[in-house]
Amino acid sequence: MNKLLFIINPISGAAKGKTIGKYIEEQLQQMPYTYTIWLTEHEGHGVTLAQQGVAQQYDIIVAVGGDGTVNEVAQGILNSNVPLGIIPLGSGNGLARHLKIPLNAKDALSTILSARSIIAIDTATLNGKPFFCTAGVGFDAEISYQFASMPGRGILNYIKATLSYFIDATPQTYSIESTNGTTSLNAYMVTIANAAQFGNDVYIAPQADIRDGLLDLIAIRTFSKWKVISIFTKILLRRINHSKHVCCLQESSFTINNLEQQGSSIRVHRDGEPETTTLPIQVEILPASLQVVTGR
Ligand SMILES: Nc1ncnc2c1ncn2[C@@H]1O[C@H](COP(=O)(O)OP(=O)(O)OP(=O)(O)O)[C@@H](O)[C@H]1O
Repeated sequence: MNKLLFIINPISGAAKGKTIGKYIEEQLQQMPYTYTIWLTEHEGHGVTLAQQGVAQQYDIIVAVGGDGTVNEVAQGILNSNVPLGIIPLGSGNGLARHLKIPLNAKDALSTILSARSIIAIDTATLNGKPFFCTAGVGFDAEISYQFASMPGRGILNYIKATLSYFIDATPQTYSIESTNGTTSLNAYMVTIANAAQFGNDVYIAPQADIRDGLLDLIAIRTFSKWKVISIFTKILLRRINHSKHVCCLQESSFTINNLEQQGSSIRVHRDGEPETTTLPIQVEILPASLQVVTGR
């Protein structure tokens, strides 16, 4: 495990990505590792850089950035058997938090260098495109759109985007199909979780296990808006799965339709990054398809 590739997103973590390369170099100079640092130059670049890293037979490929960067680098190494390392720099860091990877760069780097715990985790796809932490339609997808259109990044912008969109949020009717039958419901959002949280310890699927070969679907049904504080408190206390306003399902795949927008395109997010896709939304688990260096 001595040939390391670091793929850094220089704009991640409110531009912490601009200085982290120098720090990694300082730490590794005196150590017996061969390392390379590549910077992403645009959206999607992390995927191609990681694929090049696999072809060049690096022992560990490290994503240095937020969940968007982790998503791209993980896509590039999916099914390759090259382990993914994570140095979390984002504002949410959902996958790193789920895998107990230290949130500070020094300890995250030590975890990677020791490579004591490398595990195979499940990954998932939404209409064929990979995600690793969460994906969703409805409220969480709209927040990812609002956030992406704001100048700058960071947790404060997430809070602003959430508060400003909450006023206008309306529930939609969805049908959710799985091998267990079809459920129809009126919901503010339908989230599909591979890991338990969105990031920032916001636990949308506290029961989700990233190694169980199953996806957890959480639909937040219609509720009076004055109950929002109680719903949000349950999310923070990791008890949202016990709310009567929530429908929780566990399956290896789901087909989700928005019955108010059938046949058209719809906004979704994958790991917090917004995109449009076509209905129906097909989500599937890919069991044990990514090796990751964890902090456990
Ligand atoms: N050089 C670059 N210039 C502009 N965008 C980039 C560049 N490199 C990568 N990106 C894009 O930046 C986006 C955000 O990255 P990422 O999620 O890692 O950081 P973050 O926004 O700080 O973290 P979080 O999502 O936790 O807030 C990703 O969609 C990625 O494709």
